[in-house]
Amino acid sequence: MNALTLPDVASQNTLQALPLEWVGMCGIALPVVIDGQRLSATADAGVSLDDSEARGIHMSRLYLALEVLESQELNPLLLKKILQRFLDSHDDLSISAYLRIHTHVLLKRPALVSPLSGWKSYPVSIDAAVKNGMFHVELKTEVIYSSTCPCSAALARQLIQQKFMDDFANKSLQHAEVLSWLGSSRGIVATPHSQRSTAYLQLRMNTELPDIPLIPIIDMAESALGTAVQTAVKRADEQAFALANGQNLMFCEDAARRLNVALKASPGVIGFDLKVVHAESLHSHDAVAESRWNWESQ
Ligand SMILES: Nc1nc2c(ncn2[C@@H]2O[C@H](COP(=O)(O)OP(=O)(O)OP(=O)(O)O)[C@@H](O)[C@H]2O)c(=O)[nH]1
Repeated sequence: MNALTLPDVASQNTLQALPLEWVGMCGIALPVVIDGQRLSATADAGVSLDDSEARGIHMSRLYLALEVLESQELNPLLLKKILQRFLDSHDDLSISAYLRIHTHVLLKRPALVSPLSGWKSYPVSIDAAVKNGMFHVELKTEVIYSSTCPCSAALARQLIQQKFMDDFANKSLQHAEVLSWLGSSRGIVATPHSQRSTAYLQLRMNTELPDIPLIPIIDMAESALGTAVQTAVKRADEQAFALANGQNLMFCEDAARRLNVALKASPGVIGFDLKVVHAESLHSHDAVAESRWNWESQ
């Protein structure tokens, strides 16, 4: 049998000499390890094709460089090593390298009062690049919370005051009667509207950190908002949640400002672009606010 050499089209010259900004593969299925958990993920791996004459890059070399992700904790050093391997294996072709990893982290969350707990899933993307000789790592995640409109709350309180004036006009106040009135929908005639809301966080991370502090950042964002959505709830938990909402009345601007202050104080965060979306129940459109710090698009 003749031993044939396999044709290698990628190593040929192209007919249209032109460099390309990004060439690679999107949606590669693989496991990654974050905070000790092995998670199902997809990766987008690419390099720039700076040699304008070269027909193509070597996809398999990028693919194989991802193998370490299945056994080693995903941290800035590991990402840097993988990107360096992308570049080393495309020595004569590429000067920039890119790796995006998309996954979901599951965190067990306790109820506010009862001993119950349940799981919450947070979408996470980690975006690493070597561009112009600089190494960057960005973290994207989303936090879902409840926001009760402060204006609606004030308007509802005014209606309750008005009802109180009407019901108790020219009457001496009896403790038991007022208590019963306060506990009835006859007295508390109005309630404010609230909405399920989402904070989209895009953070530039310090690349010298030993780990990406994903869970501390999610915890910090939820604590700054004060009304993260719950998992398993009994009535006692729901009552505590009603109190948390009442104590954390929020326009979208308030939520964006709270997150801005908290993220600036978060170790490892060196810049961010955040957006909060309040899916209004007053309207069929959303209320949205954005805030940035040390941010310019790469
Ligand atoms: N560059 C490129 N390769 C593609 C594309 N679609 C599929 N491939 C295939 O990806 C496979 C892997 O390419 P290489 O990494 O260059 O494979 P190889 O030449 O066997 O590996 P090396 O010896 O390391 O270069 C080849 O069979 C390509 O045909 C594409 O759009 N662009």
